[in-house]
Amino acid sequence: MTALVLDGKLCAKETENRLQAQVAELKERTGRTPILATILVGADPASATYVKMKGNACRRVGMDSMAIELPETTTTEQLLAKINELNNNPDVHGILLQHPVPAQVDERLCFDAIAAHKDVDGVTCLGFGRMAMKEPAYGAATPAGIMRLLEAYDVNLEGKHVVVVGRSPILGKPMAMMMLNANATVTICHSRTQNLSEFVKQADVIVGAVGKPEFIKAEWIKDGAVVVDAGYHPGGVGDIELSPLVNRVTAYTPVPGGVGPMTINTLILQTLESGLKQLG
Ligand SMILES: Nc1nc(=O)c2c([nH]1)NC[C@@H]1CN(c3ccc(C(=O)N[C@@H](CCC(=O)O)C(=O)O)cc3)C=[N+]21
Repeated sequence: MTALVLDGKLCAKETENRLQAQVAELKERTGRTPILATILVGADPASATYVKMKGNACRRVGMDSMAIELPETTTTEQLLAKINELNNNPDVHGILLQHPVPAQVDERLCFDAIAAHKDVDGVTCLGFGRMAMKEPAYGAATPAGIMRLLEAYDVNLEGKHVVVVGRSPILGKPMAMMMLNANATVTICHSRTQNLSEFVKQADVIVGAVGKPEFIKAEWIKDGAVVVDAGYHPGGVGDIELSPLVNRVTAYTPVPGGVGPMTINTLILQTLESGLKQLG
C-alpha cells in the first residue's frame, strides 16, 4: 500500500495564491491591507525563527506585519500593557503572542487579554469556548490547520476513532474539540496515560501532539490508519515514529512539510478574515 502524503507545504502554497488575490482586492477597494502584530518575548532562537516565518508569510500574500520584541525580563504588567495598546490600535487586525513566554509572565492572563476579534491565533479562553460550542471563533492555528489539511485531502472523520495524544491549551485540547465537532469519536491521551499503546492501537486517526520525539511507536499504530504529527524536533522527527509506517497506513503528514506550514497558513488566513471584517 502506498500512503497518501498529506502535503501541508503544498496545501499552504495553494491557499496563499488565493489569499494573495483576496488581499490585493481588499487593498484595491479600501486602500488598506490587514496587519498582523507578532509579539516575541525573550530571545529563544527557535521562537524567533517561527515568528520571522509568520512575518514572511504575511508579506508573501501582500499583508503587513508589525514585529514586537520584548526583553526576557518583561513582566506580566508590561506585556499586558503592550497587548492593550495593540487591542486599541485600529491599524492592527490580528495579534499573535508567541508561546512560550518566560516563566515570570502569566501566559494565560496575557493570552486572554487579546481582544476576541483580534485573536487570529485562537489562544483565548473565549475563543476556545466559542469554537467548542460551534459559535463563530478563530480556531487555534495548529489544530485548525490540521482540520483544513484533512479537509483538503477529503479525509473522512465521521464516526472515526480519533486518538489525540497531548492536551496542551493551544494544541491537544482544541484539537479534541474540533474532532468532536467533526463527528469523530475522540479519546484524549497524554504523557501520563496508562497503557497508552492500548489506546493508540484503536485509533483510526492518530494525532501526535505531545511534544516528545517519537513518543508514539510505529508498532502501536494499526494498518490503514491516518497519521497526523504536530511534533517537530531536532533531526526532523516528530512525535510519532514514522518511517516504518509509510507503507502500511492510509495517509500521513510528513515532518517537516505537514502540519507546520498549515499552522502558519491558518494564522494568515484568519488574519485576512479579521482584516476583511474590520476594513469591510
Ligand atoms: N501562540 C503561538 N502560536 C503558534 O502557532 C505557535 C506558538 N505560539 N509557539 C510555537 C509553535 C510552533 N509553531 C510552528 C509553526 C510552524 C512550523 C513550521 O512551519 N515548520 C516547518 C519547518 C520549519 C523549519 O525548517 O524549521 C515544517 O514543519 O515544515 C513549526 C512550528 C507554531 N507555534
